[in-house]
Amino acid sequence: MSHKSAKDFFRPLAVGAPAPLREIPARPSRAIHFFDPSNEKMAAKIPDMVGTVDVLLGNLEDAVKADNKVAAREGLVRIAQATDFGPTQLWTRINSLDSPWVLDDLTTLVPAIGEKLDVIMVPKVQEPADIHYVDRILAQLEAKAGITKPILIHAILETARGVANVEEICGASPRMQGLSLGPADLAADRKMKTTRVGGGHPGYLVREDAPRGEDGLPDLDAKRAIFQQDLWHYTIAKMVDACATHGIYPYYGPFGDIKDTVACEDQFRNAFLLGCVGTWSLHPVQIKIANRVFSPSVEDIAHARRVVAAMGDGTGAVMIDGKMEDDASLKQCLVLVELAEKLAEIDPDLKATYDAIETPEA
Ligand SMILES: CC(C)(COP(=O)(O)OP(=O)(O)OC[C@H]1O[C@@H](n2cnc3c(N)ncnc32)[C@H](O)[C@@H]1OP(=O)(O)O)[C@@H](O)C(=O)NCCC(=O)NCCSC(=O)C[C@](C)(O)C(=O)O
Ligand SMILES: [Mg+2]
Repeated sequence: MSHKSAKDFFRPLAVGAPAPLREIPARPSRAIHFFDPSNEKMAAKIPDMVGTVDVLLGNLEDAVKADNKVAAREGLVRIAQATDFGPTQLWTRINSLDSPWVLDDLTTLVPAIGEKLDVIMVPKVQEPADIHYVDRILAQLEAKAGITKPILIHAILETARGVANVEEICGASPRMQGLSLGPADLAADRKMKTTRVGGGHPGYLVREDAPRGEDGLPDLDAKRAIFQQDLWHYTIAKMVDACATHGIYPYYGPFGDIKDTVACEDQFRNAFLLGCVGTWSLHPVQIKIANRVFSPSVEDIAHARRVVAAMGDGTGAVMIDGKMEDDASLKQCLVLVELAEKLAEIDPDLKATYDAIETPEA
């Protein structure tokens, strides 16, 4: 198998296309809010949502009826052309590469709104060749349309093969911005026996040991605690490692039980703690949850700043509240402090909250 040389990796794939980025900017993207541009009620709400959510995503793939595919594509063009997105990013999810719609999605969107589109989400990515295909065609379309900044690619992991190839997918192009989990298609492809869109399952659990009777046998009638487990832990952890290795960003994905805002928050927080930078919002109610969960808490920032102040040049070990802090815990604290600074730049309420935290002298 032949590979590109390192220097060729950052050359445009078409004459006249913008130069690929060497670093993927760490733009806040706590919630990627999905809307169906063919749904007039939903579409009408989008201009007013600018500034309330980090990413607005016009969805063209699943959840858009086959009869509405063209209307969704054209609706997205209209909304994008008519809206000033300010600090809010505009993304789209195109149809899958084996669908009859994807070519028209790309050849319509790039010339019409390519300058406004930050990221194109590609569903059902199986292998690096899928990314290479989109990479080349984007370069050709960008060159033809005179687009000045490269449109980035985000892959959804929603097949077993995609998960198996995750590292190669992340490294397939300098356009790769990140990955999201697609738990519904992934569950189907893996033949998991679930019927949900993300989240846990009451049957996937660990049960406390049974007390033993005098005969030494388990008491099966005893009440025992059960702990529901996270079906997505393995995949998220694998995504996080692949993304961190390649300098791109991992995201959770959809949580379909819209009314269960508590379980949604838990699932999002698990992903945040494991290293994800954001998640999807399918309904306006999920934006607030995502913004809260994917912004470091006041307690975390207060603690992190204390550690930064106590650690001086960043080496050695100190005790704070009975716990050892050293070079490595300092680095964790800096992850939180730097994230808070990035978010404060675009979120004035959050900036006020973080500014109000008393910070010890360095
Ligand atoms: C769940 C649904 C059907 C409930 O829709 P609803 O109308 O029943 O909800 P509602 O609570 O009655 O809505 C209240 C108001 O909010 C509006 N609204 C509602 N949602 C939105 C929205 N997203 N953006 C903007 N506005 C929205 C809605 O139009 C309504 O407006 P109104 O007050 O004027 O009547 C609806 O929210 C929806 O269609 N959301 C998007 C679903 C979607 O994009 N699914 C695809 C992503 S998940 C996926 O593909 C899987 C994956 C990764 O591929 C894999 O795991 O394999
Ligand atoms: Mg899917």
